[in-house]
Amino acid sequence: MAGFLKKIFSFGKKEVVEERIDETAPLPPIKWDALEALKPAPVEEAEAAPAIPPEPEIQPEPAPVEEPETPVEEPAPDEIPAAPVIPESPPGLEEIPEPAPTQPEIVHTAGPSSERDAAPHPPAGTFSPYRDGEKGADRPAEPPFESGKEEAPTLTPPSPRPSRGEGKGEGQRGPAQDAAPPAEAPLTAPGPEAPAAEIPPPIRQPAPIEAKPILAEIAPEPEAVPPPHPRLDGEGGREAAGWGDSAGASHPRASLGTSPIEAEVKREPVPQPPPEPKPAPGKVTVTKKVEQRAEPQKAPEPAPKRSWFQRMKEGLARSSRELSGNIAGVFTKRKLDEDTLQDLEDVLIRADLGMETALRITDSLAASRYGKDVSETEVRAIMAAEVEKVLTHVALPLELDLSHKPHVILVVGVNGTGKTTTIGKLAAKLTDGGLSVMLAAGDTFRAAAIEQLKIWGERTKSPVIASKLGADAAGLAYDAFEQTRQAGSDVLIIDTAGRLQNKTELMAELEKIVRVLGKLDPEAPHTVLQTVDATTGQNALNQVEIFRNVAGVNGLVMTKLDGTARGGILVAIAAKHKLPVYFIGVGEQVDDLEPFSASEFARAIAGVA
Ligand SMILES: Nc1nc2c(ncn2[C@@H]2O[C@H](COP(=O)(O)OP(=O)(O)OP(=O)(O)O)[C@@H](O)[C@H]2O)c(=O)[nH]1
Repeated sequence: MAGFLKKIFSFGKKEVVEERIDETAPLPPIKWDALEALKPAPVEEAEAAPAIPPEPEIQPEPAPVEEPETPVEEPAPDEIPAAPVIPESPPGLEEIPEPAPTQPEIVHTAGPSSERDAAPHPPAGTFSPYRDGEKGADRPAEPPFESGKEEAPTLTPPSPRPSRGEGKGEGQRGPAQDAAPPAEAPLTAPGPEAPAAEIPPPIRQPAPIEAKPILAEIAPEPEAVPPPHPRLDGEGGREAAGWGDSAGASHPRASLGTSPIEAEVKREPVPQPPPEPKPAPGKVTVTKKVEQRAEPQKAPEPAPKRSWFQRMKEGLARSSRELSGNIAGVFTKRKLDEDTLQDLEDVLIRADLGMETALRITDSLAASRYGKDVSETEVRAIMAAEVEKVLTHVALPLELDLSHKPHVILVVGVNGTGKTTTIGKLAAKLTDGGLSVMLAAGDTFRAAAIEQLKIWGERTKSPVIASKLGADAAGLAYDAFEQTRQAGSDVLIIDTAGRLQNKTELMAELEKIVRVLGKLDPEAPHTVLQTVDATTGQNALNQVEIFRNVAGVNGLVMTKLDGTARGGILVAIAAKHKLPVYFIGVGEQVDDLEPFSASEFARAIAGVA
């Protein structure tokens, strides 16, 4: 008789082997021992397969996977959409309802996984691939408590193994793909380990046990916390060892519960470093605020404080040196002739003195020294004399007509030219002189300007009238005038917004302020001061012209003459507009406002001792 065919299927290789058996041959005695031996065989394979092989393969993967994960922590949210993918796995897992309890844990792990990645344990790395596959679930894990529990059961048993065996290829895939594997895992994974995977459907029962170890794996990852290394390592080892640590399964949970927290704690400490820098900026800010308040406390500073003339001289030193140097260059080994006079005229114009003053100087020099040798010193002396002549007419003291109650002083000028600071300095002078002063914060565009004026009000004990940010400046001026009049104060000083002369709207508002004040007193504002930054060049000339036309400027304050001033422009402004220059600002302190002196300014700018 022909024998029967014995077919052996190999799922892994997808091959079918056929053998023909001779039926005529005598049947050998049944060896029950051999049969029993055969039974366990598959079981052992199944057990062996998951335990050892996966680990070595997984370890290499985790490393690369973790690296990308850490930087991608943020993208996690993006992966969240992967969550929907997870549902796919559940279907396959739905068969095993018991694992449900483990699911929530998985979710937890998912959440912390990202953190763990940062924690980076080489051993934990084995779990990282896991995370990759669970990334999608991990993200949702934070909201874990929601769907995580249900998904977990399905994911736990299959996903772990397949993830390891297949993780290599899929571990780095997107979350969506990661989620997919679980469902396919049972099918594809078997490829290499086919016999073991399929045979043990009953063996899968132990799978739940494996699921526990999976949790353990997850748990350790979060515990990536440096201190608990031993636990992590230990747990990781257990997992690899076969997950027989059913007891460990409980531990992992505990670890899961704690690990995420620890991970969070780690993150918190990381941001702690910022607090350290806090002191730095804090100090800086404080010092700035304290500068003005504390400086007066610093007794030593006032003593060494240079005279205002010295500060102005130093402020003009740069211009003076340049001017002297250029003058010296013109007259080196040369007699005064037309060429030298022309060169000198160019030098003076470049120093912002203006054409008119330059010609005055060259004419004066030519009248007395033409055709003769001229020294630089002689030129500077003549220049000082001529500059003084120009400035003498504008160096006038500020006079307040107190028959007006109050005498209204409107302060205008381009942004940052020193309006508010000058108001504070002036208020100090007036209050020191026994006059009662009120201040109006007419710069309603900047909150800082209002606060700055309030500070000056406190220093000078001058009430400050302010309104809400953005309020109508003209309305504020009107109210301030009335309140000051009712209070019987002597002087009202109104601050205004820094406005660029080319901004017609702002200039219109300035005109409105003047108009409104005139309703209460036709002669108000009685004094319109414009602050001019001495470091400004020729543009200052235009500023004066525009503000004079719009607001009726009738007096100037040249500020910042203690800095790198280009004092020459003051001479040009005086020569052109012939407006009184009441004060000069030589610093940021309350007493750094000096009456303008033509002779001292002229000597300083000419470099004459
Ligand atoms: N060195 C020096 N600095 C000054 C002087 N006057 C004002 N400042 C500084 O210049 C800066 C601007 O001064 P402010 O008074 O705010 O000028 P402002 O015109 O009111 O500015 P806005 O409110 O922006 O229109 C501040 O830092 C002042 O301390 C001065 O005479 N010398």
